[in-house]
Amino acid sequence: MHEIAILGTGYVGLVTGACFAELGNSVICIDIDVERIDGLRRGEIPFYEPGLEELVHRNVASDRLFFTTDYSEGLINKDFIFLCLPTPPSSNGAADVTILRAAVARIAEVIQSSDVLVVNKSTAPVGTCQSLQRLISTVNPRLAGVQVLSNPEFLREGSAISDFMSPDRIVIGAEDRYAAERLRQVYEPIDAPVLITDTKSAEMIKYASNAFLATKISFINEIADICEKVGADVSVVAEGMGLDKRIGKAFLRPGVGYGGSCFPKDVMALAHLGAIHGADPKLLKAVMDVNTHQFRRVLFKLREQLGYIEGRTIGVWGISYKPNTDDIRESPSVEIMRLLEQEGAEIKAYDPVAMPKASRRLPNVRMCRNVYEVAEGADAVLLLTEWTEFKSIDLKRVASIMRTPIIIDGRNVLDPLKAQEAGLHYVGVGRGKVRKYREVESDALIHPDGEWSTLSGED
Ligand SMILES: NC(=O)c1ccc[n+]([C@@H]2O[C@H](COP(=O)([O-])OP(=O)(O)OC[C@H]3O[C@@H](n4cnc5c(N)ncnc54)[C@H](O)[C@@H]3O)[C@@H](O)[C@H]2O)c1
Ligand SMILES: O=c1ccn([C@@H]2O[C@H](COP(=O)(O)OP(=O)(O)O[C@H]3O[C@H](CO)[C@@H](O)[C@H](O)[C@H]3O)[C@@H](O)[C@H]2O)c(=O)[nH]1
Repeated sequence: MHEIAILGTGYVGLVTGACFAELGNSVICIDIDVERIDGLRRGEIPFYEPGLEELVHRNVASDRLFFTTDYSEGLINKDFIFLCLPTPPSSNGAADVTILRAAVARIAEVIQSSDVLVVNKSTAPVGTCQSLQRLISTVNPRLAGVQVLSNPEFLREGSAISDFMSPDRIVIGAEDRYAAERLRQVYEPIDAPVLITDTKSAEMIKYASNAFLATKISFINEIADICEKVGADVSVVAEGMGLDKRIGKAFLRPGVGYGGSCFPKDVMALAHLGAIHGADPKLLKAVMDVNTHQFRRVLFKLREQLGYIEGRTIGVWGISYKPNTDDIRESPSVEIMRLLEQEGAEIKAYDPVAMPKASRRLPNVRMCRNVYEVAEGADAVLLLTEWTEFKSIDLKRVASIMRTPIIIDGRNVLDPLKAQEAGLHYVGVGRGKVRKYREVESDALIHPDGEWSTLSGED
């Protein structure tokens, strides 16, 4: 059992705290947001993350998980202090480490012993751990021996608990082998490969991993664009590529672009980091350009269908940047709604969990109770987040209540054939125009799940 303090009770901090408590440690989570901590003490979870509420309640009830706003109370006699703090983008694209530095300076004022390990889980520029270590000894020279380690977090929102408990790998960056070993012991109950390296390499692993995943997404989005132009079906193309083990099928889902609080800011921060050190990160710039273009592509498609957007009623299904979260930070759906507003569209939207957050950010968008209320009287509906419940929408009902039955499926969730049969004019991503479907005799063209490939038919 370890004594652990966690700074920050956001997606990373609260999940990390609850999971470490579940593994048998005594954990105190510290946040400067008084309302958030008061809420957590009452058992209220500040954001939607499947399974987190039960996990927090169980560990609070077992006296393993505590919450405070008081650094002095929270940091006393701890073995580990995990930093799970925001590193937002600055105006020039760099990751802003002001919050991290302020928190670490405060730690240096409060802690008494050099035995504690400070572990950074926030995504921060290469060199941050070393710089934080220098900061501690500047603020309090008696603490010159305190080690700051890098332990990047790879969890995804929506599956954060299982990602934390069963990660693909655990990365520990340390300048001191003994410190690295001590941190490894905290992760002992978790069955995953552990990579121990220096702090700079660990920090780089996090950026390089996110940038690579973002690159895969922009790559398949560009391929989808070309597929549309030449009449190929990107879903089948991605499947065919993914069967090659060297490529892998993950992160080859085309869509309306990547979003969230990580990929956009981390790719930008890595590009900035490279540029200030004299590198020329052309590929990263292209990855960002392709992504921004994805938002505009939705409007091109809409304009192609409707002629013009001004004064049209546009429905939106899905607001969060991905399913199973209420996070709308850098959500493509929000960006697309902003572009639609600029063009003078009337927007109606529905999301299973993100509407309370979204209505504050998008006061002119009419939030609806369900997908059908969105579709009623709409000139077109855009599907922008692949929530599971959208797969079972009654498409006939949708077609019957829309003013013009146009669906732009930005995530390829719907079956184009069924949509067409229901009377909808369907436009997907990289699926070409759905005109007619060819019956295919060859087994080779049947999907592994037994469904026919949705081939773009020839005229
Ligand atoms: N969200 C993810 O899925 C994810 C995954 C891996 C890594 N990361 C990285 O982890 C870091 C945290 O991300 P997040 O999404 O959890 O952030 P978040 O915005 O959800 O939460 C941050 C929390 O820190 C608190 N905070 C701010 N200043 C503080 C201070 N001085 N002391 C104590 N608490 C303070 C805020 O009130 C907030 O509750 C970022 O660097 C992010 O890039 C995020
Ligand atoms: O094939 C794909 C996969 C994802 N996305 C989009 O990419 C974004 C990010 O998705 P995902 O990676 O599932 O969610 P995050 O919670 O943002 O997680 C990423 O960012 C975290 C923060 O750094 C890391 O910890 C995770 O490993 C990394 O996957 C979302 O908008 C998705 O819609 C696609 O468009 N196509």
